[in-house]
Amino acid sequence: MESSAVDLPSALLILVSVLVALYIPSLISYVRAWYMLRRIPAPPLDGVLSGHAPSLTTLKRHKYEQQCIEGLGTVYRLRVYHKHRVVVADPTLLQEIFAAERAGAVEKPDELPFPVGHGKPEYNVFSDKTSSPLWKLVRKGTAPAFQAVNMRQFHNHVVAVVNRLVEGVKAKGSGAVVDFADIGQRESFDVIGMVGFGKDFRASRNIDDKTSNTFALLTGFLQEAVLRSGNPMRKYWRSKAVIAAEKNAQRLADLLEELVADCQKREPGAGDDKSISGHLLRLRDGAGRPLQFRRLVQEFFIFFLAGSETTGHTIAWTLYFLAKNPQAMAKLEAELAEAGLLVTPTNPTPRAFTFADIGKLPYLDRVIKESMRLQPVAASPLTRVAVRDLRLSDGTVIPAGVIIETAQYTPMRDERWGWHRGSDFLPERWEEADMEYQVRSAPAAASSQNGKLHGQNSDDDLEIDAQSVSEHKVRRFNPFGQALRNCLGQQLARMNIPTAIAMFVSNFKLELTLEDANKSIDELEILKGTLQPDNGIHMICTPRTCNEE
Ligand code: HEM
Repeated sequence: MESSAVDLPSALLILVSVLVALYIPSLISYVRAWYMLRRIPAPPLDGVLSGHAPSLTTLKRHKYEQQCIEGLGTVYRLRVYHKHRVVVADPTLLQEIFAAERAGAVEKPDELPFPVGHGKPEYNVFSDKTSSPLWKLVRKGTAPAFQAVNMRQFHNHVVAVVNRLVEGVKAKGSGAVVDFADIGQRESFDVIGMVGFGKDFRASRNIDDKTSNTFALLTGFLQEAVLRSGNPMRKYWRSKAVIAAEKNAQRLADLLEELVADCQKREPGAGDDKSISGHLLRLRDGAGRPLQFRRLVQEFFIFFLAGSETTGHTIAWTLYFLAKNPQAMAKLEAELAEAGLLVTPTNPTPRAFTFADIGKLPYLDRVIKESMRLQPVAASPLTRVAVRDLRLSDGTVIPAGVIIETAQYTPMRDERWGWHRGSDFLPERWEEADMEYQVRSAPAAASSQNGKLHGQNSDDDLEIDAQSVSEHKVRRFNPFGQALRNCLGQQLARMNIPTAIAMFVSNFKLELTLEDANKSIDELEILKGTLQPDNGIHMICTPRTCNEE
């Protein structure tokens, strides 16, 4: 009798055929993308299999980006294992990509490099697709939390947090060495605690207390996330660092779940709750359903993370630049004194900093802009994916499915985009109108007909109207991102940062310790998701008392 069992070689053949059939579409798109991208320059491969993953799995990725741009130009390609990426740094081309995002031709990538939380990964307003109804719902529904009227209301709280920190630093005594990276984190942590969730995290109450340092959990999370975005295979490594990061992410998830449950226990989403969580809890979709718990945890997480890390490090970098540049510090002191805000012998108890002061201190504004240009905390490229083939005005075609890395760091400092002495801290450059823009005298494309680009087009290509984007001013200063997915919380940052800087400078003379003053900024910084001080920014703090000359 004939056996019905399939023999081993046939079983293997079937298995291989199934696998090939399953992977054929990916294989075809890989080969197609490789063919279409072959003329775009690429840095030397680190490994045949890994491609450029090792170079991207570092905490100095912005420097690799800078080197690649210097050596290869403003568009180059990378390969991470079997996936192609195109890095774009030219502001005109970046603007085109973000215009394409509006047209639905560019999206957020599918993958979440390092999801936080228990169970199945879930998106949030930062990671979700622009085409997702939930992204629209959350973006629209939380935007009112950042309106000026709300910011004005929360400003007193910011002042109270900074006052507590000022008192904490003063209590250490004149000439104490204080780490302003830590102070910045405490400040932004307590601000997002209240503005975000109506909760006092108490980080500004005792500046020596390290136990309530929940922000260390966020930093730990970010470090792993940035390494995984460079090398997604890290999730399969069982190294000590990876295991520790995963444990850290679990603790963060526990804390977030508690926070959501806490906020839900309060009268959920009552109309007078102006916090971000109040807005999130009030959200209802078209069918009247609230956000599910899992999604809420992710939304709390992103507002918690985006709302603290970024602002805290910007405060630290700005104070660093001021301490490093005595002339700029003196000009700011004069401006604050003129406004009646600086502690001086003739004004030992100056008036409190108010919400209205924010728009009335032009030099302070220039200092902050210059600090955000040089040390943009969001220095990692913003990643997108081409939904369909995308043709840029310089002739570059980015095939569908390819990851686009839109550079953030280099475009805000490189001289090729008109930044005179781009690596120097020069707040005065912002006196010039339209410094945010690069003025292009001619279209970037070699030639264009009726505003459309020449060249071959498949039906799926998205043509960019070169004249509409390149003959005008092009934004080259985008620390808060641009277009549809720009920073949702920037009004909070724009209110918080000047308040904190003005109040710290009004109360203290700040001098970098010799050790930190002697380090170059390259030695001080690290890109752990945000561009931050690696081992703190240490300053000798002398309270400005009425006895000073
Ligand atoms: C110095 C402070 C800050 C900087 C430099 C900054 C920077 C950015 C950048 C560059 C993006 C765009 C990301 C992309 O296009 O992929 C972004 C998005 C976002 N930011 Fe901020 N941010 C800051 C503060 C804040 C604050 C205080 C909050 C909230 C409390 C916040 C919440 C968000 C959210 C929710 C998004 C996602 C928006 C979306 O995709 O629709 N950020 N931020």
